[in-house]
Amino acid sequence: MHETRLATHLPQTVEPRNPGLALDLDWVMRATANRSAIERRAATLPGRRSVKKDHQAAWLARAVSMIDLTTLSGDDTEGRVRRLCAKARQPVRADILEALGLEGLTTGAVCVYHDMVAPAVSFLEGSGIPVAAVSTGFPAGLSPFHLRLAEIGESVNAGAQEIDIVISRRHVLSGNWQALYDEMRAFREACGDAHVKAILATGELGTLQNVARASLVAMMAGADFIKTSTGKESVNATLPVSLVMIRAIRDFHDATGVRIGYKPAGGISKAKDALTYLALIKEELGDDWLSPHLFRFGASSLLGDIERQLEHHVTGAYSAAWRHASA
Ligand SMILES: O=C[C@H](O)COP(=O)(O)O
Repeated sequence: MHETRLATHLPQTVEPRNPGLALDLDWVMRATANRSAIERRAATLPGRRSVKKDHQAAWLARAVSMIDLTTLSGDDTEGRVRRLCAKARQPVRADILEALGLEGLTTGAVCVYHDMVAPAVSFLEGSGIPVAAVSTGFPAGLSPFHLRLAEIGESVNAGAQEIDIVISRRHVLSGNWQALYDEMRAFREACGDAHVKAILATGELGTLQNVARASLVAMMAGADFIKTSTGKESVNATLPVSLVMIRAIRDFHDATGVRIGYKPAGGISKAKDALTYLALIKEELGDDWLSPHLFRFGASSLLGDIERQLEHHVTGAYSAAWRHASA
């Protein structure tokens, strides 16, 4: 077993927007995915990489900086969003951060539904933390198309700097890549200067080959990030799906020189799972992607477990999970 080292330098450049390119159907149809090979490789990932204890805190802190701290509930209130934003500003107890020399650490973004965008923007004022809005009839993406476009515009006007759109799964399931491309292109345009993350809802796409093809089409149409899931499907982020999407990102970069971000989302709640994802990114895409500009976790409860692990690192003891509630 060998150790996976984390580069200490955190790249600070903001990633340029993905301008997209014309739909290349030959390239899309060439994309395949060998399920058994992918599942074999994914099965070797957890636990294979050892992050040395001394380096673990640095990796976990990096993970915190890449969390889109999320609340997406029907009973969200301004009070809950205020607490979430306070947590995004100071994700880990001050004494723990001080002991680790990590003062100033924040999460990557706060992610909410449209109605909570304006409150989140005001609670985060001066922090530099962007607000991400889920959009386009999230999570099913089945509202009228003109309303999905209008929803993007409303969230951008309310101050969202990042828009997480959901694609129409039926375009993938029926192999209508042109329709998927046109939809994504229109969403991208409606976002204006806001960065756009394309949620593929991979748990509803049927095959890994569909995941590979949908990833490529979304990137060709100008997605700045591709994201696995809404968190509301019955299967959300998984390692096999991540491998397929990450390799599509690598292929896209090899062919175009454009770096697309990756956001696994849904069901990632343990620090050790976060470390597995980071090791996977480092191996498949390299250190450049270990930055909030190119990698995010979509997660509502991951931060609490990471904070517990960091506290253990500093004090040698675990406190109760309830002391680290994320929101
Ligand atoms: O995009 C983020 C997800 O909705 C969060 O999912 P989670 O609550 O399972 O962490």
